[in-house]
Amino acid sequence: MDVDLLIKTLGDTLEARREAAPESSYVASLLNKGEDAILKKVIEEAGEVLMASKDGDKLPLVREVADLWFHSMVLLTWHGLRAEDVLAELKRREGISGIDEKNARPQG
Ligand SMILES: N=c1c2ncn([C@@H]3O[C@H](COP(=O)(O)OP(=O)(O)OP(=O)(O)O)[C@@H](O)[C@H]3O)c2ncn1[C@@H]1O[C@H](COP(=O)(O)O)[C@@H](O)[C@H]1O
Repeated sequence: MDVDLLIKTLGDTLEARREAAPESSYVASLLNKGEDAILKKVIEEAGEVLMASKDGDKLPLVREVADLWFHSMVLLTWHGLRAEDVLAELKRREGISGIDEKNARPQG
C-alpha cells in the first residue's frame, strides 16, 4: 500500500469511528471522550517521542513518532479535518524560501 492510500484508508477509518459506539473501538472511545482527552494523548505521545529521542534508540523513536502522528490524526478527525489537509499545507510550503507568514499564506 503506498503512502497516499495508507493515509486515505486510515483517515476513512477514523472518520467512520465518529459514528461508532465508544465501546466498539479505541478511536471511537477517544473521540467520544472529546478534545481534552485527545489533546492529552497528543501531549503524552510528544513526551514519549522526546524520551525516545534522548535515549538514542531508533526503533522506539519510530514507534513513538507513529503514535504521535496517529493521535494527531485523531485530533484532526475530531475537528472534521484530514491528514490530507496537513499534506496540502506542507506541499504549499514547498519551494517557499524564508517563509513569510504574512505574504506566503493565501488570504481569506
Ligand atoms: N494506528 C493505530 C494506533 N496507534 C496506536 N494506537 C493505540 O493507541 C493507544 C494508546 O497508546 P499508548 O502507547 O499510550 O498505550 P496505552 O498507555 O496502553 O494506552 P492508554 O491506556 O493511554 O489508552 C493504544 O491502545 C494503541 O493501541 C492505535 N490504535 C489504532 N490505530 C489504527 O486505527 C484504526 C482504528 O482503530 P480502532 O478504533 O481501535 O478500531 C486501526 O485500523 C489501526 O490501524
